Amino acid sequence: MPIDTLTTIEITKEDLKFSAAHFTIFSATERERLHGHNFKVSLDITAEVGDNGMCFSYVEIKQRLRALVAQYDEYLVLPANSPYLTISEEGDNYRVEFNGEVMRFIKADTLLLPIRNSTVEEFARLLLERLLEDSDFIQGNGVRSLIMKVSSGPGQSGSATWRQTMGD
Ligand SMILES: Nc1nc2c(c(=O)[nH]1)N=C([C@H](O)[C@H](O)COP(=O)(O)OP(=O)(O)OP(=O)(O)O)CN2
Repeated sequence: MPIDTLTTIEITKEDLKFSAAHFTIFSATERERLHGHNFKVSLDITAEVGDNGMCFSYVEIKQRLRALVAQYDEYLVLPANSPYLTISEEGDNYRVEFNGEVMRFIKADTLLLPIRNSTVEEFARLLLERLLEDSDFIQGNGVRSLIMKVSSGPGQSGSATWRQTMGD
């Protein structure tokens, strides 16, 4: 039986993380208190193995991931697409309304992200979408699938998956 010429490279480096303040929103009336996590990020890449016994060098993808993750480090993150938040600008602050309460956050400390909730699921999707913007890397390296995983603590994580389709 022929051996598959695909491999899965797993990137799980200790420094692939971002520290962020957030609150998860559970419903129109229920949210967590503001708190922080060291969100750990990892990536599984399935790709073709070349005649030289390797796929692409993972040195390059580690650099890309580190640069990507650094963009989210040490911010308060707000989900711009939450159906439960009303976010407006008030001078140097964001004014955030949830269930009748008003919070104000300094803009310079805050990232408004295109996510619906500041959950591990949404962070994983956002990071994967950002990585996929670099289509040259995907096309040029025989990449078949990517699984981006984000963890908010030991034993709890969410992932987002991309698979190459015939049209890609
Ligand atoms: N589906 C999801 N559920 C929850 C998420 C999430 O991202 N996706 N996030 C949270 C909280 O923000 C956060 O993880 C805190 O959760 P909690 O388990 O209460 O606290 P710890 O992380 O400290 O974990 P312990 O097991 O209690 O140590 C909630 N739900």
